[in-house]
Amino acid sequence: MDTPEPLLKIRDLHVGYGKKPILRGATYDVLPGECLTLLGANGSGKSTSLNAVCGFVKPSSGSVLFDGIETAGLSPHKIFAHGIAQVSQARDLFPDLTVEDNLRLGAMRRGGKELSQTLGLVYDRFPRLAERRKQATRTLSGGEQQMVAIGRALMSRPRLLLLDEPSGGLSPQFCEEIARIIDTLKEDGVTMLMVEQNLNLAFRAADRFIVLRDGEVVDGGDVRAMAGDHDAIVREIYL
Ligand SMILES: Nc1ncnc2c1ncn2[C@@H]1O[C@H](COP(=O)(O)OP(=O)(O)OP(=O)(O)O)[C@@H](O)[C@H]1O
Repeated sequence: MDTPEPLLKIRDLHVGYGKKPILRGATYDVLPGECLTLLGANGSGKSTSLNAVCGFVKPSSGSVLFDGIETAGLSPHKIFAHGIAQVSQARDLFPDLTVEDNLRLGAMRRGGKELSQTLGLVYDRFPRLAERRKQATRTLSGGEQQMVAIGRALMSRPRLLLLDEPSGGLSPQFCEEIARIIDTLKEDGVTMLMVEQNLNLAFRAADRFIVLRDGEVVDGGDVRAMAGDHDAIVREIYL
């Protein structure tokens, strides 16, 4: 089977903070409809990679080609308008607003019928949020707040969803729920680039993985091809 044209092409990407280089020539693709997970030890540049894709940090050189458009160096709002949304580790929700108000804030300038339809789709995906739509977001559990953060990103109907540690601090049971959510998003045709330290979740939810070490891609492959044997990758990441 022919490999489809990548939705995202990262080429020789360099990013640093001050004089400190973090990404040093990272090159990889994200294929349409897949979930690609970035693996690597703490500080290897995983979150920096997501932040470079969504424009929170500016690459010093290299290319970020999204559906044929060069986005490296564009401002975050322009990149968002091209269809890239990030769910950050901090979630960045408004705690005193209701669930529904937080979701509506993700809808860009869309209004009226289109907004109601998208809200309906998000509630279909997250019935627990529909039940709690009028509740202040701060009163939700951590897992439910993570659903709001993902739901809010989906309100912009992104073509690429960036997920930074979706399991962050949540129970194993919720990790399974996140994995199911990622499955349904794939069915909906959402392409995902994810950072995830919980390897059970990463290998359960992702189609492919790459391993970053010191800002370079040192390995990668198809999750199914490993047939559950992840030991070599775990050694590669942590030793
Ligand atoms: N805004 C910043 N200013 C200066 N240094 C930063 C900044 N953000 C990240 N760094 C540094 O860049 C390096 C890579 O950070 P990054 O968050 O990309 O790593 P990571 O692989 O996601 O790590 P972790 O798994 O611990 O979240 C770290 O050494 C971090 O301290």
